[in-house]
Amino acid sequence: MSGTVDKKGPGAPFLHVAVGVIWQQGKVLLSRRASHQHQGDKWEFPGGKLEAGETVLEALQRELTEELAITVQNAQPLMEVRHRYPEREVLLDIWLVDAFSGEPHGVEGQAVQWFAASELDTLSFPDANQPIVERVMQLV
Ligand SMILES: Nc1nc2c([nH]c(=O)n2[C@@H]2O[C@H](COP(=O)(O)OP(=O)(O)OP(=O)(O)O)[C@@H](O)[C@H]2O)c(=O)[nH]1
Ligand SMILES: [Mg+2]
Repeated sequence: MSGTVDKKGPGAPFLHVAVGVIWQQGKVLLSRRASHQHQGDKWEFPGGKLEAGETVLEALQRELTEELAITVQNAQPLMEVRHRYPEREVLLDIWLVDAFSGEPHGVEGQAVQWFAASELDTLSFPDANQPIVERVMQLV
């Protein structure tokens, strides 16, 4: 499966998304989605859609470099979440990133912030993220 080419259902785009839970000493790094994006203004785990021919890990590495200017040094699969929004369906392929190089910042102008895992349930996330938030809060 890759990016935007797969379809599921009558005309509904099906997106395969590589997502990073960037984890350091009980804290997790989140980005804020831009207003104009799908699920705008909500906090997200950084990542993005697979491009044709990419593995999930390759997409994760590319997206975290593009969005945060970091290089992933170690990542392992954490969980997968499928969610159907009214306008699209997503398969979030979530990886725990526990080693990286570089100083993360919002390359695309987005807000980027470290949060304690215990604070995550006070933030507004895309609807698909509820199971991820629950899992990450148990990592501590
Ligand atoms: N990165 C990311 N995407 C998420 C999360 N939760 C969630 O529902 N999504 C959805 O996954 C889809 C793809 O993510 P994206 O918008 O980051 O993709 P991208 O970086 O390739 O963006 P672009 O289309 O602006 O190039 C969006 O529909 C987004 O709403 C999340 O925690 N992180
Ligand atoms: Mg993205």
